[in-house]
Amino acid sequence: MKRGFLNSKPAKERPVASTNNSGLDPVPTQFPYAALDKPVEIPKGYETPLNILLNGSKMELPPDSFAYVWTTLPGIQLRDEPQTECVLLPESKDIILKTPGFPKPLPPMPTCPAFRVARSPGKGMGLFSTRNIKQGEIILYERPLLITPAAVRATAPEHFSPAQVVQHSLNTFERIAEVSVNRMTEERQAAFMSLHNCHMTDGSGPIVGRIRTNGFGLPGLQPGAQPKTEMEFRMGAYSVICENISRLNHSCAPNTAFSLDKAMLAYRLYAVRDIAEGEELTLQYVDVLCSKTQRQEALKPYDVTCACSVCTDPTTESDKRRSMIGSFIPTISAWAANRQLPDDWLIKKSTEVLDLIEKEGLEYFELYCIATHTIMEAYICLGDSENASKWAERVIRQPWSEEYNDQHEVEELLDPESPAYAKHGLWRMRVDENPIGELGAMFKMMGEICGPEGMKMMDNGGGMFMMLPNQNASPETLKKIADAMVKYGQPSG
Ligand SMILES: C[S@@+](CC[C@H](N)C(=O)[O-])C[C@H]1O[C@@H](n2cnc3c(N)ncnc32)[C@H](O)[C@@H]1O
Repeated sequence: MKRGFLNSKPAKERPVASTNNSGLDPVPTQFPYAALDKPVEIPKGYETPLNILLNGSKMELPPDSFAYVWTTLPGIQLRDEPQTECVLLPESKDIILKTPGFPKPLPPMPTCPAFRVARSPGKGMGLFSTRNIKQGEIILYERPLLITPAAVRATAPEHFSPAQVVQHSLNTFERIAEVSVNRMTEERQAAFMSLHNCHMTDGSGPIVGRIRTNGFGLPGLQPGAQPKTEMEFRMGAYSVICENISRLNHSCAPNTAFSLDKAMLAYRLYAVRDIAEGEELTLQYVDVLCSKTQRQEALKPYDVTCACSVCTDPTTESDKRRSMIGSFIPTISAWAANRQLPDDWLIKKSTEVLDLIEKEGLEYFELYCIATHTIMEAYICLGDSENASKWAERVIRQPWSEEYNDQHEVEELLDPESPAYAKHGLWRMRVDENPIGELGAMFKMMGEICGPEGMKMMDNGGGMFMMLPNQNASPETLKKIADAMVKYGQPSG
Protein backbone atom coordinates (compact mmCIF):
# COMPACT_ATOMS: atom_id res chain seq x y z
CA MET A 1 0.00 0.00 0.00
CA LYS A 2 2.96 2.27 0.24
CA ARG A 3 2.54 3.46 -3.31
CA GLY A 4 -1.08 4.48 -2.97
CA PHE A 5 -0.21 6.54 0.02
CA LEU A 6 2.82 8.19 -1.50
CA ASN A 7 0.71 8.91 -4.51
CA SER A 8 -1.71 10.76 -2.34
CA LYS A 9 0.74 12.87 -0.41
CA PRO A 10 -0.21 16.51 -0.59
CA ALA A 11 2.11 19.03 -2.14
CA LYS A 12 4.92 16.55 -2.22
CA GLU A 13 7.67 18.02 -4.29
CA ARG A 14 9.93 15.56 -5.94
CA PRO A 15 11.57 15.44 -9.28
CA VAL A 16 10.00 12.72 -11.35
CA ALA A 17 12.44 13.28 -14.12
CA SER A 18 15.28 11.70 -12.21
CA THR A 19 16.51 8.30 -13.14
CA ASN A 20 16.37 6.30 -10.03
CA ASN A 21 16.59 5.92 -6.28
CA SER A 22 19.20 8.50 -5.61
CA GLY A 23 18.14 10.81 -8.39
CA LEU A 24 21.46 10.35 -10.03
CA ASP A 25 21.61 11.78 -13.47
CA PRO A 26 24.99 12.30 -14.95
CA VAL A 27 25.69 15.96 -14.46
CA PRO A 28 28.02 18.27 -16.28
CA THR A 29 30.79 19.11 -13.87
CA GLN A 30 31.35 22.27 -15.90
CA PHE A 31 29.47 24.02 -13.14
CA PRO A 32 30.54 26.45 -11.74
CA TYR A 33 33.30 27.11 -14.26
CA ALA A 34 33.05 29.56 -17.07
CA ALA A 35 34.40 28.09 -20.27
CA LEU A 36 38.08 28.71 -20.91
CA ASP A 37 39.22 28.53 -24.53
CA LYS A 38 42.74 27.65 -23.49
CA PRO A 39 44.83 27.30 -20.31
CA VAL A 40 45.70 30.58 -18.59
CA GLU A 41 49.01 31.40 -16.93
CA ILE A 42 48.86 31.84 -13.12
CA PRO A 43 51.74 33.67 -11.43
CA LYS A 44 53.78 31.54 -9.05
CA GLY A 45 53.24 31.77 -5.30
CA TYR A 46 49.43 31.78 -5.24
CA GLU A 47 48.82 28.09 -4.75
CA THR A 48 46.18 27.37 -2.12
CA PRO A 49 47.68 25.27 0.68
CA LEU A 50 46.06 21.88 0.92
CA ASN A 51 45.72 20.74 4.48
CA ILE A 52 45.53 17.07 4.03
CA LEU A 53 43.45 15.49 6.75
CA LEU A 54 44.25 11.89 6.05
CA ASN A 55 41.50 9.62 7.24
CA GLY A 56 40.04 12.26 9.44
CA SER A 57 42.96 13.16 11.68
CA LYS A 58 42.15 16.70 12.71
CA MET A 59 44.54 19.60 12.63
CA GLU A 60 44.25 23.36 13.03
CA LEU A 61 43.30 24.89 9.73
CA PRO A 62 44.31 28.36 8.61
CA PRO A 63 41.35 30.41 7.36
CA ASP A 64 40.38 29.89 3.72
CA SER A 65 41.99 26.49 3.48
CA PHE A 66 40.32 23.29 2.44
CA ALA A 67 38.96 21.04 5.12
CA TYR A 68 38.60 18.00 2.90
CA VAL A 69 39.30 14.55 4.12
CA TRP A 70 41.13 12.26 1.74
CA THR A 71 39.83 8.87 2.61
CA THR A 72 39.51 5.34 1.30
CA LEU A 73 36.10 3.68 1.64
CA PRO A 74 34.78 1.24 2.71
CA GLY A 75 38.29 0.77 4.12
CA ILE A 76 39.88 -1.99 6.14
CA GLN A 77 36.64 -3.78 7.04
CA LEU A 78 36.31 -4.82 3.39
CA ARG A 79 39.95 -4.48 2.44
CA ASP A 80 39.84 -7.26 -0.17
CA GLU A 81 37.17 -5.48 -2.19
CA PRO A 82 37.64 -2.63 -4.66
CA GLN A 83 37.92 0.63 -2.73
CA THR A 84 36.74 4.13 -3.51
CA GLU A 85 39.14 7.01 -3.08
CA CYS A 86 37.21 9.99 -1.75
CA VAL A 87 37.74 13.69 -1.18
CA LEU A 88 35.00 14.61 1.26
CA LEU A 89 34.09 17.18 3.81
CA PRO A 90 34.35 15.46 7.22
CA GLU A 91 30.56 15.83 7.66
CA SER A 92 29.93 14.07 4.35
CA LYS A 93 32.22 11.24 5.37
CA ASP A 94 30.21 10.91 8.57
CA ILE A 95 27.00 10.62 6.53
CA ILE A 96 28.49 7.67 4.65
CA LEU A 97 29.87 6.00 7.78
CA LYS A 98 26.51 6.35 9.55
CA THR A 99 24.51 4.85 6.66
CA PRO A 100 22.60 1.89 8.11
CA GLY A 101 24.29 -1.35 7.08
CA PHE A 102 27.51 0.33 5.90
CA PRO A 103 29.86 -1.26 4.92
CA LYS A 104 27.91 -3.94 3.08
CA PRO A 105 30.05 -6.32 1.01
CA LEU A 106 29.69 -6.47 -2.75
CA PRO A 107 27.92 -9.57 -4.08
CA PRO A 108 30.16 -12.16 -5.78
CA MET A 109 31.05 -11.00 -9.28
CA PRO A 110 29.80 -13.23 -12.11
CA THR A 111 32.53 -15.18 -13.87
CA CYS A 112 31.03 -14.15 -17.19
CA PRO A 113 29.96 -10.49 -17.02
CA ALA A 114 26.88 -9.38 -18.95
CA PHE A 115 28.83 -6.56 -20.59
CA ARG A 116 32.12 -5.83 -22.28
CA VAL A 117 33.95 -2.62 -23.12
CA ALA A 118 34.39 -2.09 -26.85
CA ARG A 119 34.67 0.64 -29.45
CA SER A 120 31.40 2.34 -30.34
CA PRO A 121 31.56 3.97 -33.78
CA GLY A 122 31.62 7.76 -33.47
CA LYS A 123 31.50 7.68 -29.64
CA GLY A 124 34.87 6.36 -28.50
CA MET A 125 34.55 3.38 -26.17
CA GLY A 126 31.27 2.09 -24.79
CA LEU A 127 29.66 -0.85 -23.00
CA PHE A 128 27.96 -3.68 -24.91
CA SER A 129 25.87 -6.59 -23.71
CA THR A 130 27.43 -10.04 -23.99
CA ARG A 131 24.06 -11.84 -23.82
CA ASN A 132 20.34 -11.18 -23.86
CA ILE A 133 19.42 -9.24 -20.74
CA LYS A 134 15.90 -9.09 -19.34
CA GLN A 135 14.18 -5.92 -18.19
CA GLY A 136 14.99 -5.30 -14.52
CA GLU A 137 18.13 -7.48 -14.46
CA ILE A 138 21.17 -6.08 -12.71
CA ILE A 139 23.89 -5.79 -15.33
CA LEU A 140 26.67 -4.92 -12.93
CA TYR A 141 27.56 -3.77 -9.44
CA GLU A 142 30.27 -1.23 -9.23
CA ARG A 143 32.09 0.56 -6.47
CA PRO A 144 33.32 3.94 -7.78
CA LEU A 145 36.96 4.68 -8.45
CA LEU A 146 36.65 8.18 -7.11
CA ILE A 147 34.30 10.56 -5.31
CA THR A 148 35.30 14.22 -5.35
CA PRO A 149 33.56 17.54 -4.85
CA ALA A 150 31.63 18.29 -8.05
CA ALA A 151 33.77 21.37 -8.40
CA VAL A 152 36.23 23.37 -6.33
CA ARG A 153 36.03 27.10 -6.11
CA ALA A 154 39.32 28.46 -4.78
CA THR A 155 39.62 31.98 -3.42
CA ALA A 156 41.78 34.03 -5.77
CA PRO A 157 43.61 37.31 -5.19
CA GLU A 158 41.66 40.38 -6.29
CA HIS A 159 44.04 41.34 -9.07
CA PHE A 160 43.44 38.05 -10.96
CA SER A 161 41.55 38.37 -14.23
CA PRO A 162 38.24 36.41 -14.51
CA ALA A 163 40.03 33.78 -16.61
CA GLN A 164 42.78 33.48 -14.01
CA VAL A 165 40.16 33.01 -11.28
CA VAL A 166 38.71 30.05 -13.21
CA GLN A 167 42.17 28.64 -13.92
CA HIS A 168 43.15 29.01 -10.27
CA SER A 169 40.11 26.94 -9.22
CA LEU A 170 40.84 24.30 -11.85
CA ASN A 171 44.47 24.08 -10.71
CA THR A 172 43.44 23.72 -7.08
CA PHE A 173 40.88 21.05 -7.98
CA GLU A 174 43.58 19.17 -9.92
CA ARG A 175 45.92 19.15 -6.92
CA ILE A 176 43.15 18.02 -4.58
CA ALA A 177 42.05 15.21 -6.87
CA GLU A 178 45.62 14.17 -7.60
CA VAL A 179 46.09 13.25 -3.94
CA SER A 180 43.25 10.74 -4.30
CA VAL A 181 44.40 9.33 -7.61
CA ASN A 182 47.88 8.80 -6.12
CA ARG A 183 46.28 6.79 -3.31
CA MET A 184 44.62 4.34 -5.72
CA THR A 185 46.04 0.89 -6.39
CA GLU A 186 48.06 0.72 -9.60
CA GLU A 187 45.25 -1.14 -11.31
CA ARG A 188 42.53 1.37 -10.31
CA GLN A 189 44.81 4.29 -11.17
CA ALA A 190 45.36 2.83 -14.64
CA ALA A 191 41.59 2.32 -15.03
CA PHE A 192 40.98 5.95 -14.06
CA MET A 193 43.65 7.36 -16.37
CA SER A 194 42.36 5.26 -19.27
CA LEU A 195 38.96 7.01 -19.12
CA HIS A 196 38.07 9.45 -21.85
CA ASN A 197 39.01 13.12 -21.46
CA CYS A 198 37.16 15.69 -23.55
CA HIS A 199 38.60 18.63 -21.58
CA MET A 200 42.12 18.60 -23.00
CA THR A 201 42.41 22.23 -24.05
CA ASP A 202 40.29 24.25 -21.63
CA GLY A 203 42.64 24.62 -18.69
CA SER A 204 41.56 21.42 -16.92
CA GLY A 205 44.39 19.20 -15.77
CA PRO A 206 44.44 15.53 -16.80
CA ILE A 207 42.57 14.41 -13.66
CA VAL A 208 39.97 17.19 -13.56
CA GLY A 209 39.46 16.74 -17.31
CA ARG A 210 38.54 13.11 -16.67
CA ILE A 211 36.33 14.03 -13.73
CA ARG A 212 34.50 16.58 -15.88
CA THR A 213 34.08 14.12 -18.73
CA ASN A 214 33.03 11.07 -16.75
CA GLY A 215 31.60 12.30 -13.44
CA PHE A 216 27.97 12.08 -12.47
CA GLY A 217 26.28 13.71 -9.51
CA LEU A 218 26.07 12.18 -6.05
CA PRO A 219 23.49 14.04 -3.96
CA GLY A 220 22.68 13.46 -0.32
CA LEU A 221 26.08 14.14 1.19
CA GLN A 222 25.69 17.86 1.71
CA PRO A 223 26.24 18.68 5.35
CA GLY A 224 23.43 20.54 7.06
CA ALA A 225 20.42 21.77 5.16
CA GLN A 226 18.75 19.81 2.38
CA PRO A 227 19.31 21.05 -1.18
CA LYS A 228 16.86 23.85 -1.87
CA THR A 229 16.66 23.94 -5.61
CA GLU A 230 16.23 21.33 -8.30
CA MET A 231 19.70 22.19 -9.55
CA GLU A 232 21.25 21.56 -6.15
CA PHE A 233 19.33 18.29 -5.87
CA ARG A 234 20.46 17.05 -9.23
CA MET A 235 24.03 18.22 -8.95
CA GLY A 236 24.69 17.11 -5.42
CA ALA A 237 27.88 18.44 -4.02
CA TYR A 238 29.93 15.51 -5.24
CA SER A 239 30.91 13.85 -8.44
CA VAL A 240 31.44 10.11 -8.90
CA ILE A 241 33.66 8.39 -11.42
CA CYS A 242 33.36 4.68 -12.14
CA GLU A 243 35.45 2.35 -14.26
CA ASN A 244 32.47 0.92 -16.19
CA ILE A 245 29.40 3.07 -15.62
CA SER A 246 31.42 6.09 -16.73
CA ARG A 247 31.94 4.30 -20.06
CA LEU A 248 28.24 4.35 -20.86
CA ASN A 249 27.47 6.57 -23.81
CA HIS A 250 24.43 8.79 -24.04
CA SER A 251 21.18 7.93 -25.78
CA CYS A 252 17.88 9.82 -25.82
CA ALA A 253 16.18 6.42 -25.51
CA PRO A 254 18.51 4.81 -22.96
CA ASN A 255 18.30 1.12 -22.11
CA THR A 256 19.87 1.29 -18.63
CA ALA A 257 19.51 3.21 -15.38
CA PHE A 258 21.59 3.02 -12.25
CA SER A 259 21.04 3.47 -8.57
CA LEU A 260 23.30 3.70 -5.57
CA ASP A 261 23.25 1.12 -2.81
CA LYS A 262 24.35 3.45 -0.05
CA ALA A 263 25.28 0.72 2.43
CA MET A 264 27.44 -0.96 -0.21
CA LEU A 265 28.77 2.32 -1.56
CA ALA A 266 28.23 0.74 -4.97
CA TYR A 267 26.03 1.33 -7.98
CA ARG A 268 23.71 -1.18 -9.57
CA LEU A 269 23.17 -0.84 -13.29
CA TYR A 270 19.77 -2.11 -14.45
CA ALA A 271 18.35 -3.01 -17.84
CA VAL A 272 15.23 -0.85 -18.16
CA ARG A 273 13.92 -2.94 -21.04
CA ASP A 274 14.94 -6.21 -22.67
CA ILE A 275 18.37 -5.85 -24.26
CA ALA A 276 19.61 -8.11 -27.03
CA GLU A 277 23.09 -9.64 -27.09
CA GLY A 278 25.58 -7.22 -28.67
CA GLU A 279 23.43 -4.11 -28.14
CA GLU A 280 25.17 -1.02 -26.82
CA LEU A 281 24.24 -0.14 -23.24
CA THR A 282 23.28 3.50 -22.89
CA LEU A 283 22.28 6.07 -20.34
CA GLN A 284 20.70 9.50 -20.54
CA TYR A 285 23.10 12.34 -19.72
CA VAL A 286 20.52 15.14 -19.83
CA ASP A 287 16.77 15.56 -19.46
CA VAL A 288 15.58 13.70 -22.52
CA LEU A 289 11.90 14.64 -22.20
CA CYS A 290 12.59 17.97 -23.88
CA SER A 291 12.74 18.58 -27.63
CA LYS A 292 15.47 17.36 -29.96
CA THR A 293 16.89 20.89 -30.31
CA GLN A 294 16.96 21.42 -26.55
CA ARG A 295 18.64 18.06 -26.03
CA GLN A 296 21.35 18.82 -28.56
CA GLU A 297 22.03 22.10 -26.79
CA ALA A 298 22.16 20.43 -23.35
CA LEU A 299 24.57 17.80 -24.69
CA LYS A 300 27.13 20.31 -25.96
CA PRO A 301 29.10 20.47 -22.69
CA TYR A 302 29.53 16.69 -22.94
CA ASP A 303 30.97 17.07 -26.43
CA VAL A 304 28.12 14.88 -27.68
CA THR A 305 26.25 15.35 -30.94
CA CYS A 306 23.61 12.72 -30.47
CA ALA A 307 22.84 10.64 -33.52
CA CYS A 308 20.49 8.17 -31.81
CA SER A 309 17.41 6.98 -33.68
CA VAL A 310 15.20 9.58 -31.93
CA CYS A 311 17.50 12.50 -32.78
CA THR A 312 17.89 11.44 -36.42
CA ASP A 313 14.15 10.98 -36.95
CA PRO A 314 13.29 13.79 -39.40
CA THR A 315 9.69 14.13 -38.17
CA THR A 316 8.54 16.07 -35.12
CA GLU A 317 6.41 13.18 -33.84
CA SER A 318 8.86 12.26 -31.09
CA ASP A 319 9.01 15.87 -29.82
CA LYS A 320 5.21 15.92 -29.68
CA ARG A 321 5.01 12.61 -27.81
CA ARG A 322 7.72 13.66 -25.35
CA SER A 323 5.92 16.88 -24.56
CA MET A 324 2.78 14.85 -23.79
CA ILE A 325 4.57 12.51 -21.39
CA GLY A 326 4.15 13.91 -17.94
CA SER A 327 1.08 15.98 -18.71
CA PHE A 328 -0.83 13.36 -16.73
CA ILE A 329 0.40 11.55 -13.64
CA PRO A 330 -1.69 8.52 -12.83
CA THR A 331 -3.05 9.04 -9.34
CA ILE A 332 -4.99 6.34 -7.60
CA SER A 333 -6.55 8.77 -5.16
CA ALA A 334 -8.14 10.87 -7.94
CA TRP A 335 -10.15 7.91 -9.18
CA ALA A 336 -10.53 5.34 -6.39
CA ALA A 337 -13.24 7.15 -4.50
CA ASN A 338 -14.68 9.15 -7.39
CA ARG A 339 -17.77 7.30 -8.63
CA GLN A 340 -18.33 9.86 -11.38
CA LEU A 341 -15.41 8.41 -13.29
CA PRO A 342 -15.84 5.11 -15.12
CA ASP A 343 -14.24 1.99 -13.66
CA ASP A 344 -11.72 1.72 -16.48
CA TRP A 345 -10.81 5.45 -16.52
CA LEU A 346 -7.52 5.21 -14.63
CA ILE A 347 -6.41 2.01 -16.35
CA LYS A 348 -7.02 3.57 -19.77
CA LYS A 349 -5.22 6.81 -18.90
CA SER A 350 -2.27 4.95 -17.36
CA THR A 351 -2.02 2.62 -20.36
CA GLU A 352 -1.81 5.66 -22.63
CA VAL A 353 1.09 6.95 -20.53
CA LEU A 354 2.85 3.58 -20.74
CA ASP A 355 2.38 3.41 -24.51
CA LEU A 356 3.86 6.87 -24.99
CA ILE A 357 6.84 6.04 -22.80
CA GLU A 358 7.52 2.74 -24.53
CA LYS A 359 7.24 4.33 -27.97
CA GLU A 360 9.87 6.84 -26.96
CA GLY A 361 12.12 4.30 -25.22
CA LEU A 362 11.94 6.16 -21.90
CA GLU A 363 11.32 3.21 -19.59
CA TYR A 364 14.01 4.47 -17.23
CA PHE A 365 11.68 7.36 -16.40
CA GLU A 366 9.97 7.15 -12.99
CA LEU A 367 6.58 7.80 -14.54
CA TYR A 368 6.80 4.41 -16.25
CA CYS A 369 6.94 2.72 -12.86
CA ILE A 370 4.25 5.00 -11.47
CA ALA A 371 1.87 4.13 -14.31
CA THR A 372 2.54 0.39 -14.02
CA HIS A 373 2.06 0.43 -10.28
CA THR A 374 -1.11 2.49 -10.61
CA ILE A 375 -2.67 -0.04 -12.99
CA MET A 376 -1.89 -2.81 -10.49
CA GLU A 377 -3.54 -0.80 -7.73
CA ALA A 378 -6.52 0.07 -9.92
CA TYR A 379 -7.21 -3.66 -10.35
CA ILE A 380 -6.90 -4.08 -6.59
CA CYS A 381 -9.50 -1.34 -6.13
CA LEU A 382 -11.71 -3.25 -8.56
CA GLY A 383 -11.23 -6.48 -6.61
CA ASP A 384 -9.60 -8.14 -9.66
CA SER A 385 -6.62 -10.04 -8.25
CA GLU A 386 -6.09 -11.97 -11.52
CA ASN A 387 -5.23 -8.82 -13.44
CA ALA A 388 -3.57 -7.16 -10.44
CA SER A 389 -1.12 -10.07 -10.17
CA LYS A 390 -0.23 -9.73 -13.89
CA TRP A 391 0.63 -6.08 -13.31
CA ALA A 392 2.50 -6.95 -10.11
CA GLU A 393 4.80 -9.04 -12.32
CA ARG A 394 5.54 -5.95 -14.38
CA VAL A 395 6.17 -3.83 -11.29
CA ILE A 396 8.67 -6.42 -10.07
CA ARG A 397 10.59 -6.02 -13.32
CA GLN A 398 11.23 -2.33 -12.55
CA PRO A 399 13.56 -2.42 -9.55
CA TRP A 400 15.34 0.76 -10.65
CA SER A 401 12.29 2.73 -9.57
CA GLU A 402 12.89 5.34 -6.93
CA GLU A 403 9.64 4.61 -5.12
CA TYR A 404 9.09 0.92 -5.67
CA ASN A 405 12.54 -0.37 -4.90
CA ASP A 406 11.10 -2.18 -1.89
CA GLN A 407 9.59 -5.00 -3.91
CA HIS A 408 8.59 -7.12 -0.94
CA GLU A 409 4.99 -5.87 -0.77
CA VAL A 410 4.49 -6.41 -4.46
CA GLU A 411 5.96 -9.92 -4.36
CA GLU A 412 3.09 -10.90 -2.09
CA LEU A 413 0.67 -9.87 -4.83
CA LEU A 414 2.15 -12.12 -7.51
CA ASP A 415 -0.22 -14.92 -6.55
CA PRO A 416 -3.85 -13.94 -7.29
CA GLU A 417 -4.96 -16.20 -4.41
CA SER A 418 -2.66 -14.47 -1.93
CA PRO A 419 -4.28 -13.40 1.38
CA ALA A 420 -2.34 -10.13 0.90
CA TYR A 421 -5.14 -8.95 -1.39
CA ALA A 422 -7.86 -9.09 1.23
CA LYS A 423 -5.56 -7.25 3.64
CA HIS A 424 -4.64 -4.58 1.09
CA GLY A 425 -5.87 -1.10 1.99
CA LEU A 426 -7.28 -0.57 -1.53
CA TRP A 427 -8.94 -3.96 -1.88
CA ARG A 428 -12.39 -3.57 -3.54
CA MET A 429 -12.44 0.15 -2.79
CA ARG A 430 -14.33 0.76 -6.05
CA VAL A 431 -16.67 -2.15 -5.48
CA ASP A 432 -17.81 -1.91 -1.87
CA GLU A 433 -19.97 1.13 -1.36
CA ASN A 434 -19.66 1.68 2.37
CA PRO A 435 -17.62 2.03 4.37
CA ILE A 436 -14.69 2.77 2.14
CA GLY A 437 -12.41 3.10 5.13
CA GLU A 438 -10.15 5.90 6.22
CA LEU A 439 -8.00 5.67 3.17
CA GLY A 440 -11.07 5.81 0.96
CA ALA A 441 -12.40 8.81 2.89
CA MET A 442 -9.14 10.61 2.42
CA PHE A 443 -9.01 9.74 -1.29
CA LYS A 444 -12.56 10.99 -1.66
CA MET A 445 -11.65 14.29 -0.16
CA MET A 446 -8.48 14.55 -2.22
CA GLY A 447 -10.47 13.76 -5.36
CA GLU A 448 -12.99 16.47 -4.54
CA ILE A 449 -10.29 19.03 -3.94
CA CYS A 450 -8.05 18.17 -6.85
CA GLY A 451 -10.47 17.10 -9.55
CA PRO A 452 -10.26 13.96 -11.67
CA GLU A 453 -6.90 14.73 -13.22
CA GLY A 454 -5.39 14.77 -9.76
CA MET A 455 -1.71 15.37 -9.80
CA LYS A 456 -0.08 17.11 -12.65
CA MET A 457 3.48 17.23 -13.65
CA MET A 458 4.46 20.76 -14.34
CA ASP A 459 7.48 22.27 -15.88
CA ASN A 460 7.85 25.52 -14.05
CA GLY A 461 11.19 26.25 -15.64
CA GLY A 462 13.05 24.70 -12.74
CA GLY A 463 12.38 21.12 -13.72
CA MET A 464 9.56 18.66 -13.30
CA PHE A 465 7.69 18.38 -10.06
CA MET A 466 4.93 16.14 -8.99
CA MET A 467 2.56 17.99 -6.77
CA LEU A 468 -0.89 17.56 -5.38
CA PRO A 469 -2.74 19.68 -6.10
CA ASN A 470 -1.20 22.03 -8.60
CA GLN A 471 1.35 24.28 -7.02
CA ASN A 472 -0.72 27.36 -7.64
CA ALA A 473 -3.35 25.99 -5.28
CA SER A 474 -4.67 28.56 -2.87
CA PRO A 475 -3.50 28.48 0.75
CA GLU A 476 -7.08 27.45 1.70
CA THR A 477 -6.92 24.38 -0.53
CA LEU A 478 -3.53 23.43 0.80
CA LYS A 479 -4.84 23.84 4.34
CA LYS A 480 -7.82 21.60 3.55
CA ILE A 481 -5.46 18.90 2.40
CA ALA A 482 -3.19 19.31 5.40
CA ASP A 483 -6.26 19.06 7.67
CA ALA A 484 -7.41 15.93 5.84
CA MET A 485 -4.01 14.36 6.37
CA VAL A 486 -4.19 15.15 10.07
CA LYS A 487 -7.77 13.93 10.32
CA TYR A 488 -7.27 10.64 8.55
CA GLY A 489 -3.69 10.15 9.59
CA GLN A 490 -1.22 8.07 7.69
CA PRO A 491 -3.13 5.12 6.37
CA SER A 492 -1.54 1.79 7.06
CA GLY A 493 -2.01 -0.52 4.16
C1 LIG B 1 31.37 9.53 -20.03
S1 LIG B 1 32.24 9.37 -21.51
C2 LIG B 1 31.55 7.91 -22.18
C3 LIG B 1 32.62 6.92 -22.57
C4 LIG B 1 33.48 7.34 -23.72
N1 LIG B 1 32.80 7.12 -24.99
C5 LIG B 1 34.82 6.66 -23.71
O1 LIG B 1 35.39 6.49 -24.79
O2 LIG B 1 35.33 6.32 -22.63
C6 LIG B 1 31.49 10.68 -22.38
C7 LIG B 1 32.08 10.91 -23.74
O3 LIG B 1 31.68 9.88 -24.65
C8 LIG B 1 31.33 10.39 -25.92
N2 LIG B 1 29.90 10.15 -26.13
C9 LIG B 1 28.99 9.75 -25.22
N3 LIG B 1 27.79 9.57 -25.76
C10 LIG B 1 27.91 9.88 -27.05
C11 LIG B 1 26.99 9.92 -28.14
N4 LIG B 1 25.72 9.59 -28.00
N5 LIG B 1 27.46 10.30 -29.35
C12 LIG B 1 28.76 10.66 -29.51
N6 LIG B 1 29.68 10.65 -28.52
C13 LIG B 1 29.26 10.25 -27.30
C14 LIG B 1 31.65 11.89 -25.86
O4 LIG B 1 32.95 12.05 -26.33
C15 LIG B 1 31.60 12.18 -24.38
O5 LIG B 1 32.42 13.26 -24.02
